[in-house]
Amino acid sequence: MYNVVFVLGPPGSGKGTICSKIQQNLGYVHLSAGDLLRAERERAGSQFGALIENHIKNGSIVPVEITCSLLENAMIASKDANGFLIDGFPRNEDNLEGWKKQMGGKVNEQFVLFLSCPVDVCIDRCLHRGQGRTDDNVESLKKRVETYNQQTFPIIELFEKVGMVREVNSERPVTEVYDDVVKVFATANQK
Ligand SMILES: Nc1ncnc2c1ncn2[C@@H]1O[C@H](COP(=O)(O)OP(=O)(O)OP(=O)(O)O)[C@@H](O)[C@H]1O
Ligand SMILES: Nc1ccn([C@H]2C[C@H](O)[C@@H](COP(=O)(O)O)O2)c(=O)n1
Ligand SMILES: [Mg+2]
Repeated sequence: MYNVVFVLGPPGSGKGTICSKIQQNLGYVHLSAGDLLRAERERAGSQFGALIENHIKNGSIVPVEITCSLLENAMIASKDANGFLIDGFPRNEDNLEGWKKQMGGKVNEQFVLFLSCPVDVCIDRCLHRGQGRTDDNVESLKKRVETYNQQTFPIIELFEKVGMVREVNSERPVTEVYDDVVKVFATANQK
């Protein structure tokens, strides 16, 4: 049984940044769905490269069969980990249904870490990120934010209805955000 924490929030809210610090200090393995998809896009011989790039540039969501298989393979590769941070997933209903179908009975979903941050702050962060991403531009960001508002936030609301969401305001310095995230994990792992 894999222990799983979903990490969700708008593009640029700091999911990757915070997950990296959690991985360093709290023994969870960070799996970024976006990073896994970008790696698959670049993989020699991948049949999904062009499809993934099209979705990334358009800020739309790749079919869950691709993303969920990448996630499960990564979890199998780190099967002795204490837990996994599933960063940027589930991002829509297709993701959620596909996860339930593929991972049902295999995972213990501890909670959803929701990093909340105003969209204008998030967009500015992405435009200054400097990682050479093909989707860190105004056109792609507009589409990514629309996807987040219309498809991903409703998923966060579904989790909220069953008491699984732990919201942390990420419009603060990283150290302050992380201090609160540590408290969330401490409380969750006391149970
Ligand atoms: N609390 C913060 N204060 C200021 N800058 C931050 C903060 N958290 C992250 N950043 C910076 O904002 C940018 C986006 O952060 P990060 O890549 O972690 O976001 P993300 O939620 O993973 O975005 P995406 O969904 O696009 O992958 C990075 O340049 C990062 O260094
Ligand atoms: N569950 C997911 C996660 C990501 N993607 C695609 C579409 C996103 O805009 C892009 C980048 O993700 P990020 O690194 O910003 O978390 O990757 C997806 O299709 N499905
Ligand atoms: Mg990220």
